[in-house]
Amino acid sequence: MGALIDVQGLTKSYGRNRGIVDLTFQVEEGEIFGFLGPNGAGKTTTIRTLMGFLRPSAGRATIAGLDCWAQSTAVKRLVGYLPSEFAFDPGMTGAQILSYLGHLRGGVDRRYVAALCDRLDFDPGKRFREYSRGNRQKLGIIQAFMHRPRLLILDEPTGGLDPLNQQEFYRILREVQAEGATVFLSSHILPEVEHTCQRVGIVRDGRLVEINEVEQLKRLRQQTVVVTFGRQVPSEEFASLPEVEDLKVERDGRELHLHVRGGDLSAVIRKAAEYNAQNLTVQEPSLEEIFMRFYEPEGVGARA
Ligand SMILES: Nc1ncnc2c1ncn2[C@@H]1O[C@H](COP(=O)(O)OP(=O)(O)OP(=O)(O)O)[C@@H](O)[C@H]1O
Repeated sequence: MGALIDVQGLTKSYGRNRGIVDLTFQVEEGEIFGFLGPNGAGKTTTIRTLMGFLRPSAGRATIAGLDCWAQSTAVKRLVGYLPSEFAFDPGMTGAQILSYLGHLRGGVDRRYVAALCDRLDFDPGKRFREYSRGNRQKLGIIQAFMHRPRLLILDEPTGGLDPLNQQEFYRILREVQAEGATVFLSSHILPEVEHTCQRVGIVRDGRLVEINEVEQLKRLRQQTVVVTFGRQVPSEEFASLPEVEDLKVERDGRELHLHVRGGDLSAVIRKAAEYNAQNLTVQEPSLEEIFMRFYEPEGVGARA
């Protein structure tokens, strides 16, 4: 299948402020593509340019061969869009909003809308002003999916959702993909894109620093592990495990702090059990921490 989204040299500056610089990438029809970057990296700017809300300063983006700026009305018809903050008339109920947007889209399958509300545990009977952030996010997701669009463009879709709703949302994503939809999803959470996407573009400081299969991103994985013991342990046995880096010994040898590369903790856990560890905590690094380690400042090339 060919590219559904084609972005060539796309640049958007806000006066002197950098927005995005010279982005080039394609999204294939039928894939779930992750767009990963920390806050301020340029994800929302890219998405708003794809949606035709912003005019590129240079370069161009097309969706299904349509220019995202010059033909934005036709582009919008193809897309289900979740903005970074979904807002609506505060006096309207969820049901009224969904019905209104459904009409604008030429009518939608009411049973599908009801099923989405049910699955995300969303009560459409309240007024928009009464909804919490999580419920506003659910409403935003439902209106993006309800007309079964060919392409979904979702700006940080899981923000504000609790873990159960997140899992249900991931299931819905996989279902629409199985039915042939394409998804462009922005996120600042590495495990989330690993879990949901086939390919990922990584954006930092407005530039694309890497675009790769999700499998290839495993090398970016690094967890911080702290293990405590009732007595001193031979730290060199942990340091010599192939996944372990940067081991530090604390509390007279009764506590070890170490980094584990590649996401497989099994060897460390086995070794910790051998010495009757009392406690083991695992911390996922933030995306900024990962980026500090793997990419040069300004994102020039990967150190791998
Ligand atoms: N309207 C604007 N005027 C001036 N600068 C802006 C504007 N919108 C965004 N920027 C700047 O463009 C850069 C990219 O912002 P953008 O919102 O696209 O990032 P993001 O990756 O979506 O971040 P977040 O996850 O925080 O939403 C930032 O440096 C931001 O300050």
